[in-house]
Amino acid sequence: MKVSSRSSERSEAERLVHVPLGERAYDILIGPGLIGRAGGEITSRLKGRRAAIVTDENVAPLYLEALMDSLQTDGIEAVSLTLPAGEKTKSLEHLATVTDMVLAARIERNDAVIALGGGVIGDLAGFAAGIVRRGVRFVQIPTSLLAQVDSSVGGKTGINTRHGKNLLGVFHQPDLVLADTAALDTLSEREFRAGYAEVAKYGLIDQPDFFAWLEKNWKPMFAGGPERIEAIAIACQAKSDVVVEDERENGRRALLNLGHTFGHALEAATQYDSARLVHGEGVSIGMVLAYQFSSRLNLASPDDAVRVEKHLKSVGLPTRIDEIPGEMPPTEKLLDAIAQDKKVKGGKLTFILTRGIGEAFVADDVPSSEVLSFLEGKRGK
Ligand SMILES: O=C(O)C(=O)C[C@@H](O)[C@H](O)[C@H](O)COP(=O)(O)O
Repeated sequence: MKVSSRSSERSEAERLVHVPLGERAYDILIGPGLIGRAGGEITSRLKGRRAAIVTDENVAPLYLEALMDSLQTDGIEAVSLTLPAGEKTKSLEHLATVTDMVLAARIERNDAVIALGGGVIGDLAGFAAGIVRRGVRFVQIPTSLLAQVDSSVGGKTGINTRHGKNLLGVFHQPDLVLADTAALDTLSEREFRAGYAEVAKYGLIDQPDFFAWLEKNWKPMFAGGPERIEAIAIACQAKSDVVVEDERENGRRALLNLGHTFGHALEAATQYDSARLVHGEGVSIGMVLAYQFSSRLNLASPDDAVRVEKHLKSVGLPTRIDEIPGEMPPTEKLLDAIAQDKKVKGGKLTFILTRGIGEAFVADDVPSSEVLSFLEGKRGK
């Protein structure tokens, strides 16, 4: 399967996906070795010559020096901040630390905040970039699969609060995304798999051929064959297409939330303890629940739910709530978390449901009593 013609090849291995958002348009470069070339890619697009890098304790020892060297070679003066790894870092406290560091470094509007890390670092640093001086330039250098195919693209930034996931944030598009696929070689299997849930999501939303391709090609993709860059480029193009149509999630963009309504509630229920559940795992369980719920509502065939679960299971992802280690709160509490979802309108629940593989749609006004009894059934009560 070839990525759409809008993604032109820069070299044999590298791909470019352009996100045509008018004055907020940007490029996503996908390929090995981009961290070492970051300085040149940034100076050819951004005017500022100062940068504040935000990274985490897992990523810094692996890639920070190479990034700093590249920036220095191209005349960018950079400082860096290394934060603890994990979802708990997406907090108000860490946001204050990042904004303080960015201001102390005198980052101006034309300078850049650079996120070097996974989705947590990208969401947090992007939020800081969106609010410091009412918006400074932002470069995403995603090092996890999840961040390369999803969170680094589209401009959603944010942090979690005790009320739920991503409840504080702004839309702030990056000016450039450098997805260095060589960085994926140092990811743990668990993190790679978790990112894969977001790859499969695009097939389930509206690209049934892509889902079928993944069912056939996931093994070479996991092993680092050319299928890996292919899949990342397809995912980025799919996301770009949706974001360009509906940047601020007034309609179609909500489809990108397939699996997230349940998934975010499960993450909140584990208090964002990544030893128990990471985001992509919550999305995997959430997507299976979305298909099962659609089938219960007679919208989709039960065979589709079985097919989705079979595939996610075969790559090693969790697909059921009872696979989450430790005690989970009562179902009513999960429903409370769902009621805090950003897609709630006038207190009514919105879910991404489906009529089949690649046939997701936005369902407004889903009765909470239906969700409650469905979830209770899933938990064997
Ligand atoms: O970009 C989007 O739009 C998405 O919904 C992508 C999601 O996969 C991503 O996890 C996003 O951050 C969730 O957004 P939220 O609005 O539900 O917090």
